[in-house]
Parts: sequence; C-alpha cells; structure tokens
Amino acid sequence: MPFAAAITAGGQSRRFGSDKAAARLEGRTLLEHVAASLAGCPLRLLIAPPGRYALPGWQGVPDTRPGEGPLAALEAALQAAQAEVGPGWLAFAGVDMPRLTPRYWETLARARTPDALAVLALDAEGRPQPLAALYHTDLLPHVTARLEAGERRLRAAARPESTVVVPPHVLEAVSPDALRNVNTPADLAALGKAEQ
Ligand SMILES: Nc1nc2c(ncn2[C@@H]2O[C@H](COP(=O)(O)OP(=O)(O)OP(=O)(O)O)[C@@H](O)[C@H]2O)c(=O)[nH]1
Repeated sequence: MPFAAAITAGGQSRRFGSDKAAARLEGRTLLEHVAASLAGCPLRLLIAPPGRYALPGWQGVPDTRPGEGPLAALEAALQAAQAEVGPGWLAFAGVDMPRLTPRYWETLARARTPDALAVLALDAEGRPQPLAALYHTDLLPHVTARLEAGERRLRAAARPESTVVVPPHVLEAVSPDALRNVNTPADLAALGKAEQ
C-alpha cells in the first residue's frame, strides 16, 4: 500500500472499562487486528504514550498534545509522516476497529482524486467515518488551525471541498464489517458472535 499508516492508541477506554487496545478477539488483541490490516504500509506509526504498547514493526510516536483526543493525535501523525517520508497520504485508524482489512484500505486508496486531501467511508446510515480514513499531509495546517481554535472533534479534520467519500455499497462488497467498532464489552461480544 503506497501510504503511511498511523494507529491512534492514546485513549482512556472509559466505556470499555479496561484498555480496549489490549482486549482479545480470536486470539489477537484489537490493536494487533488493526495493525494487521495496515502491515503492508511502508511507514507504520503508533500514536500512544511512550512505553504503553510494544507492537513489532511499528514506530512509537508520542502525542504532541497528550490527552487531547484523536484530532490532536492526527496532527501528531501527519507531522511524523511528513518528517519521515515527506508529503503524501496517511491511513489513520483507531485501535477499536478489528474488522478493518487491507482491501478496505485499498478501496479508500482507489477513491482518491487529484484534488482530494481526505477519503472517508460512509457507514450504512450514510455518515462519514473519520477514524478509519485517509488524510493527506497537506491537511496539516488546517488541522493545527482547528486545534488552536479549540476544536477537538476528529470529523473537523476533513474539509468538505477536498473530501472524497466511499459509499456503503462499495464497502459492502469488499469488507462488509470494516466499520464495526468496539466501545463497550458488549460491542466486543457482539463482534465475536457475528463470526460464528
Ligand atoms: N493518541 C491518542 N489517541 C486517542 C486519544 N483519545 C482517544 N484516542 C484514540 O482514538 C480512538 C477512538 O477513541 P474513543 O473510543 O472515542 O475514546 P477512548 O478514550 O479510547 O474511549 P472512551 O473513554 O470510552 O471514550 C481510539 O483508538 C483511542 O485510543 C488521545 O488523546 N491520543
């Protein structure tokens, strides 16, 4: 896959009750599931507090604004990707989407257009999903400006005029459960059941 990858893993897992990145599904942690979907990326960044996780092949990057949420983590990831490999695309994922697959990311990559700076999938209800999306490093000044203005919602990262969306029926064909996410123990149990 011709883009850098970042997993943001600095959350509190309050709803889950313990660190959801370390929760297990089918013999692997949720973090390992997400990492597997992005193993083909040449640069792999883990945005997390230093020492919290060991993920072979992934470079730890501390938050530049610790505890400020995933929009701040995206800023740290774009900065690190730009410093390491220059301008280009970054796949940005949370720890809690264990059904992401290489085909999901390839589908987003194929949807890129020359003017796009973000590619987001739409869920079944048509809502854009900012936590398993592609962002270009050229969005960095915009992301920083929004953070400086007090914004903390990740969905503020993508600007409508330079965002491409992938419709649900396209994902349904390649990676139908990709957007399932785990916020609570019940979410994790439901995912396990869906496979049986
Ligand atoms: N690096 C980093 N990642 C974060 C931060 N806050 C949330 N995340 C990550 O963003 C993704 C989505 O997080 P949420 O589920 O919304 O938040 P959470 O704090 O993990 O969980 P809750 O406490 O239940 O809201 C997960 O991968 C989190 O690890 C942060 O401040 N820094």
